[in-house]
This record gives sequence, C-alpha cells and structure tokens, in this order.
Amino acid sequence: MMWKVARFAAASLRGSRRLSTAIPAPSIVHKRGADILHDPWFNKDTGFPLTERDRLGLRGLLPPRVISFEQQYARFMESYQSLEKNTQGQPDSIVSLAKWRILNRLHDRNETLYYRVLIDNIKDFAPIIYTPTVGLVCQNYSGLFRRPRGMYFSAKDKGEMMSMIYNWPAQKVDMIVITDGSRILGLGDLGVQGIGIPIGKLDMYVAAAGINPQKILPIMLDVGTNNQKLLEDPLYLGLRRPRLEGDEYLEIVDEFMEAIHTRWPKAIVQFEDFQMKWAFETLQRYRKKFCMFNDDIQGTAGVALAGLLGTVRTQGRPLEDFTKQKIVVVGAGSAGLGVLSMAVQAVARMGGNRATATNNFFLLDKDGLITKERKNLDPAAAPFARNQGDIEGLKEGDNLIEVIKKVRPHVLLGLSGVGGIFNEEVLKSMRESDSPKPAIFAMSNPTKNAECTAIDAFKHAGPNIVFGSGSPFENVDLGNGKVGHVNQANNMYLFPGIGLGALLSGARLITDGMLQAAAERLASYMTDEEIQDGILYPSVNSIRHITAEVGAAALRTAVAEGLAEGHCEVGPRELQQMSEEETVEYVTRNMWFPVYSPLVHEK
Ligand SMILES: NC(=O)c1ccc[n+]([C@@H]2O[C@H](COP(=O)([O-])OP(=O)(O)OC[C@H]3O[C@@H](n4cnc5c(N)ncnc54)[C@H](O)[C@@H]3O)[C@@H](O)[C@H]2O)c1
Ligand SMILES: O=C(O)C[C@H](O)C(=O)O
Ligand SMILES: [Mg+2]
Repeated sequence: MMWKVARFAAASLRGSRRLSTAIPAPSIVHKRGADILHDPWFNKDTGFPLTERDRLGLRGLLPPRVISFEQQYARFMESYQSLEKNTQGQPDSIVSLAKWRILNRLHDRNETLYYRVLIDNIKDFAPIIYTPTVGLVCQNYSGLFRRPRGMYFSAKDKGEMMSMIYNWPAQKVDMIVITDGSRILGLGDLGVQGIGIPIGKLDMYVAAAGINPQKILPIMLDVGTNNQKLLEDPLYLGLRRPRLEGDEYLEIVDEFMEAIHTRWPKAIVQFEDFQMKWAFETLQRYRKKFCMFNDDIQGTAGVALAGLLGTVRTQGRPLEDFTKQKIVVVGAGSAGLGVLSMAVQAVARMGGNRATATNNFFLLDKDGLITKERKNLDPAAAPFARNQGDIEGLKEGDNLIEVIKKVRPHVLLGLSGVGGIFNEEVLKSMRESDSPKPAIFAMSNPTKNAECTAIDAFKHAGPNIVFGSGSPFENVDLGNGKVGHVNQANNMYLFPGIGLGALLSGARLITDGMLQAAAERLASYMTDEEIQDGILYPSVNSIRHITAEVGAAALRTAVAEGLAEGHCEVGPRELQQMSEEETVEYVTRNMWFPVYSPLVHEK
C-alpha cells in the first residue's frame, strides 16, 4: 500500500464541494471546553485553530502547536502503515482485528478525520470496517467492547421505547440500520453482538452515500439469542434468554417502528441480517407503511441481477437473452429467494412470460433440489419449485453435482452461507456448462463462508469463467499475462444509493420500481470493454460516483411514481423538473464530505 499526502490532496479534490473553495459552513455546538474534546462529532484534536480554542474554552487543554488536518491525516496513515509492517506474518484474524482497532479508536475520537481517511482509502479500509472483518468483530464483540455505539432496544424495554428514543442525542436522524442479530452474515445467531453490522453498514452510508454521520443511527433489537455458547458466556452483553417468538417478537418490532417514526417521521430504516422468517414477515408488514427496505432480500437481489445481466453481456448476447439463461441458485433463504424474485420481474420486464419466467431457474437448499414433491415445501420457495423430470432425470433432492450435470447451467450462484460448498468436483462440472463463459458467484460472507475461493474457481472451472464473491478476493493470475478478474458481488453497491435516493426524494415508501431502477443503473454502469474483461461491477474506489448514479435512478422513479415529497428546501415540483443530469448533480451536491468546519458555540 502506498500512502502519500499527495494522494490525500488528489482524493480531496474529487469531492464536488471542495471545488467551490468556500469556507465550510459553521457547525453549532452546544458544549464548551473538555466536553468538545470528548465529542467525536466536533473534536479536531490538535487541529483546533487558536481563535477557536479561545472562543470555546479550549485554551490550555491542548498542546500549543496547531497541527493541520493534512498533517493529522498523514500521521494516522503512518501509524496504520507501521501497524501493517509490525504485524506482517501474523495470522490474518489478528492483523485484521488490529487494523479494525486502530480505525475504531479514531472513529471514537475524531469522526471528521476517521471518515476522511475512510473515504479516501475506501478500497483498503472497506474490508476492515465492513465485510469480512466486521464478522470477526461481531464474533469477538464482548472482548472488543469499549464504548457503546448506536442504540440498544431489548425485550425488557417493552412499553418504554417511545420515550427511550428521545435519549438519542442528535436532533435529526436520516438513516437507520437495524438488526436483531439472528443471522449475522453466514455466522448465524450472534445476539447483541450483531450490532457491528448496522455500524459497518452505516459507515458505508457515510463513505459511499455521503450521509452525514450525525444523522445515522445503528440499532440493535435484542430479543434474546438461541446461541447456547453466548448464553453460557459470562461476558455476553445481551439478554440471557432465548429469542422471543411469534406475536411477542412482532410487538417489540412494531413498538420500535412506531417510536422511530414518531420522533423522525422521515427516517429511512434498513433491515439487516434478520433470519429469513422475520426478514420476509417484517418486510411485508412495514413496506407499505414506512420508508424501509430489507437489504438482504432487496439490496442483494439488485446487485445479483446487475451481475446476471453483466454475465449475459460477457457472452456477447443481447440483454433479452437473460430470459434464456439457466441459473442454479444454492441457498433458498432471504437472499436466494430475493434474487430469484427480482430475476422473475426482470424477465417480465423484458417481455418474457411471467408464468414461464421460472423455467430456467433451479433452486437448492440444504436438502438439495427443491421440487413440487418436497414435503413441507416452504411457501416462499414454492414459486421456484421444479416439476420432477422437466429436465431429463431431474428429481427432488438432487444434489448440486447432479443438478449441474443435468442442467448445464450458465450461472451457478451461491447464497447458502456454507463455506467451500462449491468444491473441486462442483467447479469442474461447470466446465460442461452450456455457456462459453460460465458465471460463478460465491456470494456468501464472510470469506470463510464463501462457497469457493477465487483461485479455486478459476483453477477448477477454467480460465474463461466470470467470477463474483460477496467478500473481497485478490484477482487471480492466470499466467501468460492474463488475469482472472474478481468481482465483489456485494449489496454495498446498491444499499447506499437506495437509501440516499429515498432520502433526497423524500419518498414515502421504497417500491419495487425504485429498486429495479437502482439495479438497472448499476447493471448499465460498466462499458462493453470492461464487461468483455469479466468486470461486472465498478471499482470500490468509485463507490461515491456509483452511489450518486444509483441514488439518482431511485429518486427519479420515486418522483415518477408520485411518492416523492421532497427533501429540505427542494420540493416535489422541483424534483420533477430536474433533468437526469441535474438529478445526479443534486444527489452529489447533497453528499456530506468531512472537513473541519468552524465551530460556533450556542447555549
Ligand atoms: N453478497 C451479498 O451481498 C450477500 C447479501 C445477502 C446475504 N449474503 C450471504 O448469503 C448467505 C445466506 O444469507 P440468507 O439471508 O439467505 O440466509 P438464510 O439463512 O435465510 O438462508 C440460507 C439458505 O441456505 C440453505 N443451505 C444451508 N446449507 C446448505 C447446503 N449445504 N446446500 C445448499 N443450501 C444450503 C438453507 O437451507 C437456506 O435456504 C449468508 O452467508 C450471507 O452473508 C450475501
Ligand atoms: O454484509 C454484507 O457484506 C452483505 C450482506 O448484507 C450479508 O448479509 O452478507
Ligand atoms: Mg446482510
């Protein structure tokens, strides 16, 4: 990694705001003296100018020299580099956690500097503050816990949430990510320790969508855990009781949603990492009432759809040929079913027959191929259940190898949470695919839960595959100067834009139309040349630009569907009059960018 101050300057210029050269607008602070130094929203560490030190009662509380933002930035990056050097050769988990700690300490102390280093170095830092390290952080939460972040609502707070919500110190909240910790990545039920996920997702909201960090709120809904190990751990920080079920569970979520919308009626709520039954139930329950979405079902679906459409393009075929792609999905959970539902909508939009849209889809769960013969067939999976024998020899419960051999799919997509399930034999069988460029998506997280590694995919399935994974892998050297490109098929390419588009349009709801528009914009982002090289998604380095485009697409659809009520001083009529280009400009202009703003004290 090359860290240079020059890079800081270049990266800083990329943000649109800085081009105005204007002095940043002042921030109002209601504190004075040491209280400011202990508030990461306002703290500038040694960066407080002398006049500000005088005005805010800070004189004498800091060493006399004023250090510039650039110097503070360079100093942090040097510490980070040293840590990288000093931990060389140590196990990955130790190194990743050490990196997470140093970033987290900065986060706790000085948010402006933290978000600036995050934005400027997003490709290197996303794997630390987000997937995959965030999974490790959740697993080790009790030991890592120093300071709380976000809010915790537990089953014990029933009847109190309406008043508790006013304990949050910020006046305004725009973006909320909530989990109940019941399905954290592919790591299962982690109870209260799942709070790391909303924190990581919201960091991506700040980095990618420019949501102001003073207006984000990570939420943990602690309704107990069924993880026996945690229940027996004396240091476990959550409720030590089995999970609430049925109406008791829903009453808690209902109360939370009412409380949130009483205090912040326009806040957007993203549901994250709920076990499947509650993921679907809460989505159905709230999506017509509140501005909310479920990222695992809907965000994932859009990213996968963009990847599937890109796959069609890699084969040099027109997009409409998507209707002819044979797709095997491994994992019939919230994510897998979300992907197939969106794929059906895409087929219908391309003029395909909705009734026959599922003809080319094959769905497996832990018991193998799902057919109509399945005993206790889950109603959510029923639309994708095959008829036995509609491809020769295909039958209920066929294992993955049998399905691949009989179907010869164009795409193999894993959302099972089972690491290594695309083993050598499975990958080799993809060589018989009917596609000249078979696609393999190992979308489960974190890294050890990925269905296969990138190296194994190219090694066993062949160098001409297209590859995507939920967690990041290095590109693969295929020899002779050829590179096997690794796409990070992760919902981070969509959820920030969906949330931002909803926020800036003032959408009452998040509709299928908005989600489709977001996915289609992502799908069309790549050039034909990139697609030919197997590159389906843009570099994480350009995530702000992608998010602006995706956000604008969602916003325009909200306007077209008559759902946009406007945001701040921009009303629905003005939104309606904006051209496509102006919408993107409007979205970009509204992204928060971390700079030290002058602090003005008000009682
Ligand atoms: N890349 C992304 O953006 C993204 C987004 C969402 C979820 N995910 C990942 O997808 C995984 C699943 O998430 P989910 O919410 O759908 O979980 P889930 O628990 O709802 O579903 C998991 C599904 O996998 C099936 N399964 C388990 N073992 C299997 C096996 N051996 N063979 C075939 N199927 C098997 C289960 O029967 C179930 O249908 C997680 O690892 C999660 O991290 C990735
Ligand atoms: O969190 C991620 O990286 C993607 C996704 O939401 C998941 O649950 O795995
Ligand atoms: Mg998730």
